[in-house]
Amino acid sequence: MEDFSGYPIHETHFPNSLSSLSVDTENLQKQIDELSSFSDSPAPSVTRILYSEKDVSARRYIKNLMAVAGLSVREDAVGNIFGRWSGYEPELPPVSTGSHTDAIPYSGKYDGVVGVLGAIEAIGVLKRSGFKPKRSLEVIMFTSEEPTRFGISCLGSRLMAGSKGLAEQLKKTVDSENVSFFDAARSAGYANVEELSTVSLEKGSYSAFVELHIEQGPILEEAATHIGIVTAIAAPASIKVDFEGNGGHAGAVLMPQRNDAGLAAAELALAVEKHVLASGSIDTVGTVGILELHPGAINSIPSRSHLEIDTRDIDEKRRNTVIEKIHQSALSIASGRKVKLSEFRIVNQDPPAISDELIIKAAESASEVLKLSYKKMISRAYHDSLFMARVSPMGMIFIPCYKGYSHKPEEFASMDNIANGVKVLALTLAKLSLV
Ligand SMILES: NC(=O)N[C@@H](O)C(=O)O
Ligand SMILES: [Mn+2]
Ligand SMILES: [Mn+2]
Repeated sequence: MEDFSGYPIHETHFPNSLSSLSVDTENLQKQIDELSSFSDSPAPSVTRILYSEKDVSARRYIKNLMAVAGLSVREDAVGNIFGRWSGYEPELPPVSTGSHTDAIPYSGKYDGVVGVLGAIEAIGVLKRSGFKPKRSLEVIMFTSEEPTRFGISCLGSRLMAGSKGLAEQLKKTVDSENVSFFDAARSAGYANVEELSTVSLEKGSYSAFVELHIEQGPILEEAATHIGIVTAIAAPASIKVDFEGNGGHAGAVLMPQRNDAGLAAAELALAVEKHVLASGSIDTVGTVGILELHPGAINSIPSRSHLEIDTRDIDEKRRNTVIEKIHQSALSIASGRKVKLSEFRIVNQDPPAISDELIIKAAESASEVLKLSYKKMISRAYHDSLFMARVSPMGMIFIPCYKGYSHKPEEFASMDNIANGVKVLALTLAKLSLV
């Protein structure tokens, strides 16, 4: 391995030993299955919510795997977990890789998990091949990529990227059971959680960040392509909306006298779809994933309604136009139905992220050396990479998943595809560690 240091990054020359990298597929599959057992919903579904008992067990499991892999393990104040393999020039900014292990309700066992367990295995692959990194290699398990518990996505990586507003926001953030973020973190063992400022990274702390992830779409599988090299990550936004009406008896209140907060919510949900479809681009998407009615009784007119809207696009300006149109609709629906728009809050409105050319090239040449087909593509799902891109050159490697399923129990990635992803990640990390 040493003899290839100094090869220019875009050259696809690798000593033969590296083109025959061995992934311990049996052990990796066992780890994926064991980790999926830390779930608050029955198999094959996985539910693992931030700072829940199952999340704490999964965290312990990951820290143990990192230690067994010979990495030096540490955690920050909110529980981002780091496992480092020191390079022979440890003073240089390391190369990092990683993803998340939290899982939305009733989802699958591969989203994020492949990027954490696969990263630890990629380092195992390089160690077994005799490779010695110049820059240290660091595996990161990010806290709460999924927005499930506190409505904030990529909580750990946002804080690492220095999101000031978020630190303030977290001081008054509670979950649906009114448990505060700080209490939840403390209950999971993070006693110093209030030291949020210690979580943020200096720009340049890492020379590169690479995330391995299942595609969560059907493109690679349909194109029978082994590897996806992500060139950009779409810009996500989420909005919380509340309507208040009069409510009343479902039988006794005649239709003309009603101020139905439920119908206002339903009308807005359809307006989201209308505005997204009218954007003129297939790249614009909009989802109403949460719609709640109060009091939630069949024979009572909804007096309050709550919606949460997720809208995304690779074109930030076009997405923001859709958000504005949704806001206008909420206002006109409220006045049309004589209900109160008591909240229209944009929780996050993030810019898209562009992958680093050097990392794209490294992943391309790694795929070529491994004789794996690859294609460049956009990520429509967001990832911790979206925020790591703010403090480090960023890249992502996708692998195919069954029918593109994700965020549901049928989510599946074959071990062959996972092993290919691990090898491409290993070679990419090796190259970047020698730059
Ligand atoms: N990768 C992934 O699933 N991220 C999600 O949180 C999302 O909604 O995109
Ligand atoms: Mn997800
Ligand atoms: Mn994910």
